Amino acid sequence: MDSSKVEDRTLSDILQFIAPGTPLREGIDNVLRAHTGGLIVVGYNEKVQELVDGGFRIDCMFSPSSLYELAKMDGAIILNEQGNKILFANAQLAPNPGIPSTETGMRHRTAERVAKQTKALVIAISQRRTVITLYQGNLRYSLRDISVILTKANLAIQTLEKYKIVLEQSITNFGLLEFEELVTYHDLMQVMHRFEMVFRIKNELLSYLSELGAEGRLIRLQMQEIMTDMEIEAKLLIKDYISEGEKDPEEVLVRFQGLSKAGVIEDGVLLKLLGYQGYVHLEETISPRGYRMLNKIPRLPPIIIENLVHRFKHFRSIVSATVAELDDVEGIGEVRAKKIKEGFKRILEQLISDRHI
Ligand SMILES: Nc1ncnc2c1ncn2[C@@H]1O[C@H](COP(=O)(O)OP(=O)(O)OP(=O)(O)O)[C@@H](O)[C@H]1O
Repeated sequence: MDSSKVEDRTLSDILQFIAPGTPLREGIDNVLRAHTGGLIVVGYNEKVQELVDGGFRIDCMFSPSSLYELAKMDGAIILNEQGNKILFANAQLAPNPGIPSTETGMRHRTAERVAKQTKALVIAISQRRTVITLYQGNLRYSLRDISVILTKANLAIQTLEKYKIVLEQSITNFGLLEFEELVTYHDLMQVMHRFEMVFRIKNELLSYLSELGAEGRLIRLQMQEIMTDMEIEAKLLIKDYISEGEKDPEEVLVRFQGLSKAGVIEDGVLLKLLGYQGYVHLEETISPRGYRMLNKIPRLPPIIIENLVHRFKHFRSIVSATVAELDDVEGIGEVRAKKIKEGFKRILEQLISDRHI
C-alpha cells in the first residue's frame, strides 16, 4: 500500500490489508484467541508521534508471534505504514479527550479518538468480547466471523447461478428478436436490467472476498467461472447497441458494473450510459450491429467481424447478404462466406430450440 496515501484507504483496501492469509491477520487472530486484548496503530506519522507517550522502541520485523508476545503487555503497539515492522510496544496514547467517541471501554475510546485525530488505521482487539474493530478517520468497522461471511458468500454464489440462468433465457429470447428484426429499446432495457442483477450480486461477492482474503480463494474461482461468459456477452451487447460515437464499450461496461453497486438503475440512466441523449420511445425498434452474433460463429477472426460490421452497418443486412455480397468483403472468400451463412443458420436453430416461452 502506498504509504503517502493513508487517508485514501477505502474500507476494501483496509479489509484486504488485514485479510485472512496475511501475517498481520495471523497475529491479530492469535491475540484474539489468547484473550489478552490489543491496540494496534498502523503508521507512525507526525500526528501519531504527538500522541505517543512512553513505551519501548522495538524496531523489529513484523511477525505474528512477536505481535502476540508484545500484546501481553499493556498499552498500544505501533507498526509502520506497511505493517511489516513493529516500531513500539507498551505505548500510552493520549488523544484529545474532547474528540467525541461512542465507545465505552478505554481501549476502544482511545482507538476511535486516535483514528479520528491522526487518520491512521487503528485496530482494537477486545479482551472480553472476541471482536476486532477497525478505525480510520470517521470509519468504524467490526470484522465479522469468517464462517458467517463464508456462508453469505456461498449463498451469493448460489444466487448468482440462479440469476445467470434467468439472464441466459432472456438473452436467448433477445437473440431471436434480433434475427426477427423486432428488438425494441424496451427489450434492450430488459436484458440490461438482467445483467444489472448479476453485477449486483458480483459486487456483493467482491465485498465478501476482500474480507475473506485467502479464505475466499475457492469462492473467487467459482465467481470468475460464472462471470467470464457473462461479461463477454455484456461487452458485445454494449458494442452492438452503443450509440454512434467515440465511446469505448469496455469503459461503458466498467461504468455499468459500478452503477450496479447503488440502487435500481432507471431506464433513462441505462440509455444515457449507452450514449442515447434526449427522449427515446421505448417501443421503437433498434437494430444491433451484429458483434454478439458474429462472435458465436466459430473461427471468425475479429478483423473479419469488424470488416463485416463496417460494410453492412446492421446485423439484419449481414444476415440477409448473399454469399456473393459477403465474398466481396475484405478477408472473406467464398468458403468463409458460406460458413458465415451456415453459422447464422445454426445459431438460429439453437436459439429456437432453447427459446424460453
Ligand atoms: N490511552 C491508552 N493508550 C494505550 N493503551 C490503552 C489506552 N487506554 C486503554 N488502553 C489499553 O486497553 C486496556 C483495557 O482497557 P478497557 O478494558 O477499558 O478497554 P475496553 O475498550 O473495554 O476493551 P476490552 O473489550 O478489551 O475490555 C488497557 O489495559 C490498556 O492496555
